[in-house]
Amino acid sequence: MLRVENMTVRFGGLTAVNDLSFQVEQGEIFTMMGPNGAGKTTAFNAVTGFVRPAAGQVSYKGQSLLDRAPDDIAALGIRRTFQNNGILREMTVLENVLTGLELAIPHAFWRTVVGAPSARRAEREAVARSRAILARLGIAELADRTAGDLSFGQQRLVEIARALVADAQLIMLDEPAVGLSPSDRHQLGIVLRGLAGQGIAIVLVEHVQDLVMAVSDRILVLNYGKCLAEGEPEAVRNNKAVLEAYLGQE
Ligand SMILES: Nc1ncnc2c1ncn2[C@@H]1O[C@H](COP(=O)(O)OP(=O)(O)OP(=O)(O)O)[C@@H](O)[C@H]1O
Repeated sequence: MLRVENMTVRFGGLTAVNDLSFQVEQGEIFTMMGPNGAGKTTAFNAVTGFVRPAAGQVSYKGQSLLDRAPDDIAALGIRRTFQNNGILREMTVLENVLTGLELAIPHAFWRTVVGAPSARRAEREAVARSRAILARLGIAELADRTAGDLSFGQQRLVEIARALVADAQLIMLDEPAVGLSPSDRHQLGIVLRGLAGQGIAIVLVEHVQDLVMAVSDRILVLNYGKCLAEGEPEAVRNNKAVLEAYLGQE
């Protein structure tokens, strides 16, 4: 589904991602982990069009993602979240989810925003679709709450709902466990496994090991921009190079 081949990203003289290759399949949870500065967020940004690789190929369902703007990539069905919580805090949960449709149905969305009568049906459909997504994530009752008042765990689910409402097939989550309590992390893990079970591919950038070990199908460990190890959680956890470079430090 997502294929990254020999990708290198440079910032001036610094090689942040160095000859990295990986693939993510439908229904799979693929996690990138590694020490601070290893290049995880940069790899993520390169896939989603926020930085341009100096070399390599990135493709999704056979189409190259290189030279595409972030909005174009999102419109193909790849949605992402950002490290520092992309929730619109003053808006309700439902309004937050509706913003996820902006790219999917731009004309209807904007007619809805300006309130033209012809947009009423589109608006009703968008609201129904958003409420259905909230129900699918088990947070239907939060629809009319102000997003900024929710717990971090609930906010993370709202971000995921915003990705799902636009029919994302690949969701990329940058450090979703930051600030979450153990029970919120557990809940997030259940939600992510549920989505994978419905065929959605998930790419995680995550440090928090209990979540990573519990949900990932495969883990790639980055170190200085290079792949140090890749495999199933148990194999990666016991990999000597990984233990020395990263996991053993904790
Ligand atoms: N826009 C940028 N300009 C210059 N250097 C950058 C830029 N973004 C990242 N870097 C550098 O690239 C390297 C990789 O950073 P990146 O943020 O991808 O690492 P990371 O593994 O995501 O780390 P963290 O876990 O701290 O988020 C670091 O040395 C970082 O300082």
